[in-house]
Amino acid sequence: MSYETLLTETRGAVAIVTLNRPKALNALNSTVMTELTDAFAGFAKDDAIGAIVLTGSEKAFAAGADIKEMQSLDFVDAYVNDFISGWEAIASTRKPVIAAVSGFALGGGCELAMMCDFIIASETAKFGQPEITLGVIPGMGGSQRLTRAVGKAKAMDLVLTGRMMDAAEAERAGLVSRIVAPERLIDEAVEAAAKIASFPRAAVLMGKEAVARSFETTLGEGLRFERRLFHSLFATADQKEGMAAFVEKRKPSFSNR
Ligand SMILES: CC(C)(O)CC(=O)SCCNC(=O)CCNC(=O)[C@H](O)C(C)(C)COP(=O)(O)OP(=O)(O)OC[C@H]1O[C@@H](n2cnc3c(N)ncnc32)[C@H](O)[C@@H]1OP(=O)(O)O
Repeated sequence: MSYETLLTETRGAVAIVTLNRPKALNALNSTVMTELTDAFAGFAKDDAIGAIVLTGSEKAFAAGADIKEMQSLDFVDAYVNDFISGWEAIASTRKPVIAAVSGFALGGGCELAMMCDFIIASETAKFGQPEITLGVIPGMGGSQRLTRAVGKAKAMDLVLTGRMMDAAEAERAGLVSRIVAPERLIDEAVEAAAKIASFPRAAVLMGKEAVARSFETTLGEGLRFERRLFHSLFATADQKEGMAAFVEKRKPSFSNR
């Protein structure tokens, strides 16, 4: 499949999706949204794919929603058409998605990275929610996901001042899972994705679903949800194989059943 604003490739069981609007620092317009959700839907359906890496360029993961596209929007159009709500499809992807972030991840770019399951950042990454400088606030989840990731104090700081934080600050704050040298970024993300894809598919999806649920429910409900998913995995052939392989001191051979 070929796209105007994306490049896609596969490496074994890993799909790599690269935002590709270099002249606009990968600003997220409606074409990017349509193409990205389409690409993700395709990889979600593809049994050969176990995990997805989403990345941008060395200079920018994405510098936010396309300001030139948004500039003339009025309230009625934004509200009636539920402007930018379509991006939530990315957050609903059931297969694991790793954001590999280099350079700017601002506004919608930071929000898109936070829709992924975790973020691997290059040393050059810069995160921020500068919407306030444009007279608006985050609209793709920044006020909610950023706050859950880094806590109220830093989220307020970033959303209200519009300042950027570098990769080291983002890692200290818990937004980023690891930092790597720029030239290692894609390989590191693909290696992590390949490892995830090598594990039993049902357990991987349930692990993702269980962690994601912790953001939406009470501790009690979350613990019960986790336990039920855990119980259900004892109905899988891969649980039998994984535990037998451990006891027999050999490598497991998973069948995704
Ligand atoms: C989703 C919501 C609801 O949360 C809202 C948003 O996301 S609002 C957007 C938030 N993002 C920003 O405010 C960042 C805007 N960009 C910048 O501040 C700067 O471009 C920069 C600091 C990221 C990089 O600066 P610099 O290296 O000096 O490059 P520029 O010359 O500024 O940019 C190059 C080129 O890209 C265009 N560009 C950059 N960002 C956007 C954007 N968000 N939308 C549209 N176009 C963007 C910029 O206009 C330049 O293109 P030309 O004008 O030269 O054609």
